[in-house]
Amino acid sequence: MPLSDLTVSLLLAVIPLSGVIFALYSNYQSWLKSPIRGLPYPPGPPLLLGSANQALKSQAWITYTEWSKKYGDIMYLNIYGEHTVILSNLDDTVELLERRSRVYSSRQKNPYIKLMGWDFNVGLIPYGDLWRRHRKLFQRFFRPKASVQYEPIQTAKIHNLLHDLLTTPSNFIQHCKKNASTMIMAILYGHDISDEMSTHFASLAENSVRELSSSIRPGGYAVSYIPILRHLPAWFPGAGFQRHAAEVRKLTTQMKDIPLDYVGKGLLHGTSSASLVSDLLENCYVQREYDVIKDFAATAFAAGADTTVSALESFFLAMSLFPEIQKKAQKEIDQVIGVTRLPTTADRPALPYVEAVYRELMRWAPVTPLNLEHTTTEDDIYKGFYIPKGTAVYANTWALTRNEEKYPNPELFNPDRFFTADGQLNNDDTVLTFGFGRRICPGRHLASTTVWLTIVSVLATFDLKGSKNKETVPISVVERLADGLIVHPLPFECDIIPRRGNVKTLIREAVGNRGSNGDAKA
Ligand code: HEM
Repeated sequence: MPLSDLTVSLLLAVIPLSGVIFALYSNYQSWLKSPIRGLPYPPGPPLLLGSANQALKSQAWITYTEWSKKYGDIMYLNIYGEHTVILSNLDDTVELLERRSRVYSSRQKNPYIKLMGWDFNVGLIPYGDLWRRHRKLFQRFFRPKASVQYEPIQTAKIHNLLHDLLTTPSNFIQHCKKNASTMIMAILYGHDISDEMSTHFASLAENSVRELSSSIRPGGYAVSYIPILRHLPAWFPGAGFQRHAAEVRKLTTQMKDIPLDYVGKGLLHGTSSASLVSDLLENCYVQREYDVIKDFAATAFAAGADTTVSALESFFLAMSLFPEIQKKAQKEIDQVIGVTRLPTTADRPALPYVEAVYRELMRWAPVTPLNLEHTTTEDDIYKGFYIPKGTAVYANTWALTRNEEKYPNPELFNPDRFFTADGQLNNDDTVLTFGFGRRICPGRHLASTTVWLTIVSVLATFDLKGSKNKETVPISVVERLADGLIVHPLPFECDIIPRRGNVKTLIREAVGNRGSNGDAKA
């Protein structure tokens, strides 16, 4: 018998509401049992769904930054019954996420992540043995010493980027995407993965990551907070999330399977090139290990490609908005490197201003402005506030990078803020957008080299100019960023012009003299 509209409406209202009431009741019960229940939660907007909803609209990190001015640097929100704390000050963030990392390093058990097939990703696995096993692989392959071995691949892919910029400059966003995806694919799966396959894989990952991002943000889908909803059948009114999850699951499965099957077949036929994954597969004899390798590689791609693209896009935006900074960096590059060769990673220590441009880029347009949440695994007391076990703690990287005392006039792209009065690089070299504590990004050394080498290589060879009509007055970067877990600049124009007559020759020689894995051709 079909359900009447009224029954359906009542069910739709009652099921989530009872879930919220149950969550609030459980919170209350655990608070009653807690020995520290006399203590207050940190201050925050009143406990009501409306306040959460308001914050969770587009660019929540900006709302949170505004609210922190009213409620303080440690702010409490209750979102669908989930304890949430937003940190807006670096000292508190370091104290909680780093010094107390034993307690502040888990992730929420979000049933929707599993429904979407994303539970393989180390970045989303709660603290424990499984997370440790996966994380160890990242430490092994992406610690500083290990990351150095990928420099030839990074250099070769950046030379390809320069070549693409030379050939079709107006497609620079596409070229950034291709650069990041082909680079990480070559590192993971080998240089015989074609650009077409990398691009196909990148678009699978991009779509899947986008869906993931919009689903796991605070206040995303109700099922993330009310686990019982995951049992609703897809046909049930209001259970559209089941269909959405099934679609995302298809993407994540392909993203994991396609490249690994390709490398596996290559190994069987003896056609596979050396790569991180092929090395691992050669010593893999049981299905469980095979699955771990698959998860590891897909995670590295998903975590490493789009984040890098975001930083590269913001670099083009910053340079087109701040031409005088560009000129200053180019002057340093020309003085140190000259004009007869392309830069290399060995030049990094000799180029302090370019280093400051890199730091400022990561500050000015943080790739992940709200970081990922760190869930507490025990009750804690901080500055007289009660932070219960199970709280989702977010470092608001946007607020940290907008600290006016540390970074006066924070919307200005000003690398000079990273120099001491006597002209030396200062010690503010922690890139906040790589996260904190035990969960800090394990790919940060690789990413730092990619972004730095791209900056210096592009500035050595091209002038980047904002469109004359539209970009004359730099407006705040806030208005130039889209929403998301990983933010990208909104579309903008940038003219890319070779700086000198010999640039074409330099780039063509560099691309012609190397294989795509970075090896010099015989
Ligand atoms: C500009 C580039 C990148 C940025 C801005 C970035 C940023 C981040 C952030 C903010 C986190 C969460 C940290 C936290 O919870 O406190 C993270 C985690 C992670 N990143 Fe990156 N990332 C970048 C590149 C990469 C690359 C190239 C890889 C892989 C080679 C990678 C692999 C990971 C992994 C596996 C995690 C999860 C760590 C865990 O939960 O234990 N990332 N990244």
